[in-house]
Amino acid sequence: MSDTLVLNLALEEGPSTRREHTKKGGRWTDRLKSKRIEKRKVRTQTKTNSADERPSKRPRQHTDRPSVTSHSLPQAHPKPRQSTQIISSLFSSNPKVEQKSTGSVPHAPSKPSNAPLTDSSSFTGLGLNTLIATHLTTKMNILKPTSIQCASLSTLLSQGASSRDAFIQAQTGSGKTLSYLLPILHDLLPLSTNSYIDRSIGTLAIIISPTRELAKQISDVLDVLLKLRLRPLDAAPDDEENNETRLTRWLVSGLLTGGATRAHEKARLRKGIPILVATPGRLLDHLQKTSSFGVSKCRWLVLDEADRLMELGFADTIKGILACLEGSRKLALQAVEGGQSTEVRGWDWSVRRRTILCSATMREDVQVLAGDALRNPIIIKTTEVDLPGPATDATKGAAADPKFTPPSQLLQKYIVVPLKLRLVALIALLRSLLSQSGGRGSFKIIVFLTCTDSVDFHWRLLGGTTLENDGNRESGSDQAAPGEDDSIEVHSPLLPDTSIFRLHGSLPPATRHSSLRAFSSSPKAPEVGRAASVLLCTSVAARGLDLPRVRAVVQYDLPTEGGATEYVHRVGRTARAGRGGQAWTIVAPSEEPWVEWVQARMASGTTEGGTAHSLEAVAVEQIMQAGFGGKGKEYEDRATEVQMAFERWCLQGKENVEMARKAFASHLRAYATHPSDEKHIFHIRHLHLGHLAKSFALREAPGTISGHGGKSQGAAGGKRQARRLRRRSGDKGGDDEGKGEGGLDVERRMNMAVRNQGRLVKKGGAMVSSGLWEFQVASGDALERLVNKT
Ligand SMILES: Nc1ncnc2c1ncn2[C@@H]1O[C@H](COP(=O)(O)OP(=O)(O)OP(=O)(O)O)[C@@H](O)[C@H]1O
Repeated sequence: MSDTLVLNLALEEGPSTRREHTKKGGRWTDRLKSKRIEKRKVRTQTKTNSADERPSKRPRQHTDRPSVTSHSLPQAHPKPRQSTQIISSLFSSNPKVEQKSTGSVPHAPSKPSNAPLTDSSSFTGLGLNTLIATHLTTKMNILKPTSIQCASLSTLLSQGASSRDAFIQAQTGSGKTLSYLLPILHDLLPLSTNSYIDRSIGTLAIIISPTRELAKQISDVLDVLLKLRLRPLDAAPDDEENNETRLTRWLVSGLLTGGATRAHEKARLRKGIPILVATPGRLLDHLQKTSSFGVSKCRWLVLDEADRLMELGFADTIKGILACLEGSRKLALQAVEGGQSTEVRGWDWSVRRRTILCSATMREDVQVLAGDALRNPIIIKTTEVDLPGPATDATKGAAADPKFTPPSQLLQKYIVVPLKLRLVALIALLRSLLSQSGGRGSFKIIVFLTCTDSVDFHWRLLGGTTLENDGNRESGSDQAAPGEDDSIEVHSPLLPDTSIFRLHGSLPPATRHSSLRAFSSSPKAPEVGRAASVLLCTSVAARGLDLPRVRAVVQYDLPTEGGATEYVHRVGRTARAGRGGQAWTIVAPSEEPWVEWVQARMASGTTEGGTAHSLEAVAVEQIMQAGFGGKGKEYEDRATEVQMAFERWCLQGKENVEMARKAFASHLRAYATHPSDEKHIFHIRHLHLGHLAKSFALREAPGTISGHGGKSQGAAGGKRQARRLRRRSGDKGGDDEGKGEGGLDVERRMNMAVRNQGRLVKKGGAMVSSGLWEFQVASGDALERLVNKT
């Protein structure tokens, strides 16, 4: 791409010049003819000018300005600046942002709300099997229970006629996984003293998770637990008493997420998997089709992230699973009672299956699920609540309970950033956060974006951008060239010593797995000098993932679905198990009302005025200053230089600009799917599309963006597209919130499409379930096709 292009330099057509030549008087046809001739002349003149050198609309004098060199930004090559320099005007024509606070007064850190207890509670004191308790202490460094573990163990460790189903609700990072795994293990471990017990007993516990990543994580925790010593530490090998009750290693776990072939999974099920972690679709598939899958003796069923399961449309799948489990048990019992069974003798059929449902919220659909799945449930929260009566009544009672809130020790901050500055503000924020680590230990940051195209674009952009101003830079050997999909890590001179990963549902499962693993385990070795890592991702990483040492979560784009609950889940990837953490949100000036909106939804009923979960405002200038350094307003020049570097990358190749356009279009489409009750905050008509384009490193005004790299439509076409998007987002020509039937219908279809496209793939001309079903917004193309059913 030529360096002679000038950015943002829409030629000002000289109206005065034109007027000079306009013919006055005479017939209208003559006047029109003369007007056309004049127009043609102006066009020819313009072409000649741009072939030479296009004049700048607002030429900036760069020669006497400092380049982006200080504050550890790499040295830009000090080439003499030419008049053909790409120019980027970032700091003009932005809406004025009223500064609420300088953010200089930090919140006093609150006592952690999801930390292990510091009182006299202990796992053994709660009655947990001593082998398990010892393993927790000696091998997992888990010394004391958290409050939700305390509440759940005291209820779930008892097994018998009085045992009840349970609904577990607790903050993110409070240790819910162990709060259901420990009672399961405590119940199953002693079974191995029965002579008939081995893996052929079938599956005794099933844990259902909404995503593959979460299923894998639960399975990993289970594997660590199952490595426990089966004899007390002080037991002698020839100890008679212990030999009699020797436990065997029949208790193994298995993962069923569709990651392996069906035949392979069948073979494993035939061998027997006493504790199974599964995703719902694949589980039902095997329940219906794999005859050797024995579940008649299943004693535990856990529905983890139940609200997410509902959001993803698994209500019917779960119903199917419940029916299969019931059916299988009834058949086996009938056979035993009829004396035709080959089932093991001595099995206590009176022990009924216990079902546990974990959910952050008690929405209506979760209440319905609880009504179907739970019998006489007890609601387990930080402080135990026992609601007697039928399931539906009990669970309805919980709906009015305190809200789903982030851990109290989490620092929540937001920055109001004019659209044009979004990209550079993100870089400044990441740089300032990374500088907090001061080179000590590893520092991990998760950045949430709206859609997969945007994640891909920003990942490539960061990996490809250089501050060298020659436009011909070769990609570094460790950099992924656009189109090379197998690399999982890129590095940017803008974020020194930092590995940058990405995660979204459109990546192949193997890439997702290795990206997540690499992000979790990085830095591999301090000597490689990469002390920090950043994960760019969609909401696929919002729920349940327990990634170690995440110090900050940045929401570059706010969630388009799930509202305040999704926000709390996202920020909950940090500040886990009593540790500290920061949550940063970047909002556009038009989105500022979101802050009060989300605060109101997080305000606990027990907290006066609901101020316990307030977000602190930080000025964008402060972030720029912290990220780019320099004296006074020098950060403006540095930010401009960074922006220009991004724009240069975009102009380096056709693929780059196509990727930027695609990301921009997909971002807008995703933005249009905000639900109608958020439309007063998130509405496309509030966005200055030209400024937004700048944050995608695009030099074109949105008028020239044709969606996905198609033909340029010109301004009129662009306006048409923007109008289309506005219509889709429920804007019916300026009526308030697009509540008209048509608007809602389109919106519903868009939301459905967003949900479905994570679950459907085309096979043999028909859309079928892919097993890749977790929520994410995939490419704009796919979305468009689904919405329009083409
Ligand atoms: N008693 C404990 N003491 C110390 N650390 C613990 C304890 N229990 C759990 N943890 C750790 O806390 C972290 C969070 O646990 P877990 O993933 O179960 O939280 P969660 O409540 O399920 O969170 P989310 O709602 O985000 O899914 C894990 O790293 C886990 O090892």
